[in-house]
Amino acid sequence: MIAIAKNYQKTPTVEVAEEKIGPKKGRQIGILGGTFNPIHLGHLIVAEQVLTKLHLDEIWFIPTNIPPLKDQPVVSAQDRANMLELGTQDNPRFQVKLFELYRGGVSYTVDTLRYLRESQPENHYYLIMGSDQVNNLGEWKEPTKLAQLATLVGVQRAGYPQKAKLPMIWVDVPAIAISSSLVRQTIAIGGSIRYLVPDTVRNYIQKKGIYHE
Ligand SMILES: Nc1ncnc2c1ncn2[C@@H]1O[C@H](COP(=O)(O)OP(=O)(O)OP(=O)(O)O)[C@@H](O)[C@H]1O
Ligand SMILES: O=C(O)c1ccc[n+]([C@@H]2O[C@H](COP(=O)([O-])O)[C@@H](O)[C@H]2O)c1
Repeated sequence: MIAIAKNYQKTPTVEVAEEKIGPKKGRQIGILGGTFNPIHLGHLIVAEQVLTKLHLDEIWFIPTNIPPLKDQPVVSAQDRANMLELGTQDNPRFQVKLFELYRGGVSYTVDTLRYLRESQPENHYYLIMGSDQVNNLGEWKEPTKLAQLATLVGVQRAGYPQKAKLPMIWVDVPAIAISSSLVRQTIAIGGSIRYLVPDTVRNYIQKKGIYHE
């Protein structure tokens, strides 16, 4: 199981120089942040489609510690990280990164991007968001800064028509109306989550008895 160790270096206070996203040098890294409560097939389909259509090197799945605009999950960060690891482990281009869990506190994306730009400046970052998040960007911390630190990538999410106010790339992804809420609600009423989440994740949920009310 994945260990949540404290090897995170504190977010540097040095401001990353504002610059336009220039020639794409170095490794091309897609960032998919989320509460992943739990990871589901929608996340994996989005990640694979963006990886391949934008010719990226890797997708980094970054679970939030405290989500900025959602209630804190009842399930532990350790369980969410374990399920993320189990759900992504068969794809060598998918990596789970625990920066936000190590940092603690509220997981603002701009802080994570600043940290990545400072600690691994050789990479170019693509911040991936479903259209539900894109439409809500006005509520985020320093939304315009995000577009200076990364290329923003939107994917259509069923039920959320695109209303982007910042420059971004849109990647076509088959609309999959799976959400973590749907998975949790299905478990709570004793329904089947087979094919909504990877089998490894389904087995973990069953073994640990999580999400059952
Ligand atoms: N089915 C989906 N299609 C497209 N994007 C998705 C889908 N599910 C999640 N995402 C995107 O993945 C990111 C992380 O999502 P998150 O972990 O919050 O899952 P969620 O399914 O939205 O959770 P919840 O139902 O608990 O709100 C967000 O940018 C979200 O828009
Ligand atoms: O930085 C912000 O202000 C901010 C506000 C809302 C959401 N986010 C990020 O968006 C991602 C999805 O969030 P959530 O809460 O829908 O799981 C996750 O990485 C959050 O940290 C970030």
